[in-house]
Amino acid sequence: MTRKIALVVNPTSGRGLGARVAPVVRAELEAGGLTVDEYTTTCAEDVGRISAEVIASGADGVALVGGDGTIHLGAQVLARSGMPFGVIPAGTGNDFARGIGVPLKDPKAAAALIVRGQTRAVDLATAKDEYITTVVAGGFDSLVNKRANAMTWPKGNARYTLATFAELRTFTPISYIVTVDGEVLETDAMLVAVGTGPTYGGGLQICAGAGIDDGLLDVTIIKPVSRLTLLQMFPKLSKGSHLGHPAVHTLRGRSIRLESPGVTAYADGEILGPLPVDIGVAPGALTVFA
Ligand SMILES: Nc1ncnc2c1ncn2[C@@H]1O[C@H](COP(=O)(O)OP(=O)(O)OP(=O)(O)O)[C@@H](O)[C@H]1O
Repeated sequence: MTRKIALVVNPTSGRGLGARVAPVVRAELEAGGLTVDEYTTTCAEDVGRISAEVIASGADGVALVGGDGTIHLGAQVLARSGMPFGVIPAGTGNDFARGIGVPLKDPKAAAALIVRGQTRAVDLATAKDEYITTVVAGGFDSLVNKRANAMTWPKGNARYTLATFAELRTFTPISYIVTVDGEVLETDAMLVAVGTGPTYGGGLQICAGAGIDDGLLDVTIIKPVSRLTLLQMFPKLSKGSHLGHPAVHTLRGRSIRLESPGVTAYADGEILGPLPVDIGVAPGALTVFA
């Protein structure tokens, strides 16, 4: 029987990349023998609303064209639905796609994974009544995220680099209480990040080694370091080699509480809310084509 796939496109992702790749993806899905119902979102709310309609329609899967923000919106509805879901990366960060191994710059190859039809279940984090598909940032990194989101130039990952330099000028370490599975740690730090997947910010492996289906949350704490040291760590984040640095501490657990007055957490590149935040894990909550 022909498989029916809903193609849900955020045309604004990646400053119009979503709209540009959609026809390529549709053609690839149809060439692979799938029947395609295409939907174009006109606002953030559409992503969840359309995903819910697709689940109710009995489609065999969903392909979401967008960046991490779009995936985040879709995941709120697709989580625990059992509906297989494919990602066509079209954002600037694409960290969820990166984490599940979807080709980032080749929409045809990403669509081919949906045609192949092989699925796997991956973990999601939960916090403040939301599902999170990548990493919760709470510290220097959330300030960088906030600044990068407000920038209209440059395009792509260079925004994060510029925002990092700008925030470094004034940043001072933050006092945290980090509780991992009931064990309390009081520490000053530059940042505390908690992820089900390894990367944020377009490939920075802040939680390098995080298993996306191990049922655990990875916690990375960067203890107070000089601005120069933090800058030197930055390129290492792309490879994950910062983990060997003495100021970098990692922990794993199922339940993490982050406390620090005045800090706003970001998740999947968008604002999550002020700390404190309790982060849990929903093992295997999302079924993805990968
Ligand atoms: N037509 C639309 N459909 C869906 N979301 C839209 C639309 N227009 C604007 N948005 C906004 O786009 C955000 C999602 O964008 P997305 O994350 O997919 O792309 P990006 O920001 O370019 O990439 P990344 O998050 O990877 O940096 C949503 O949070 C929503 O607020």
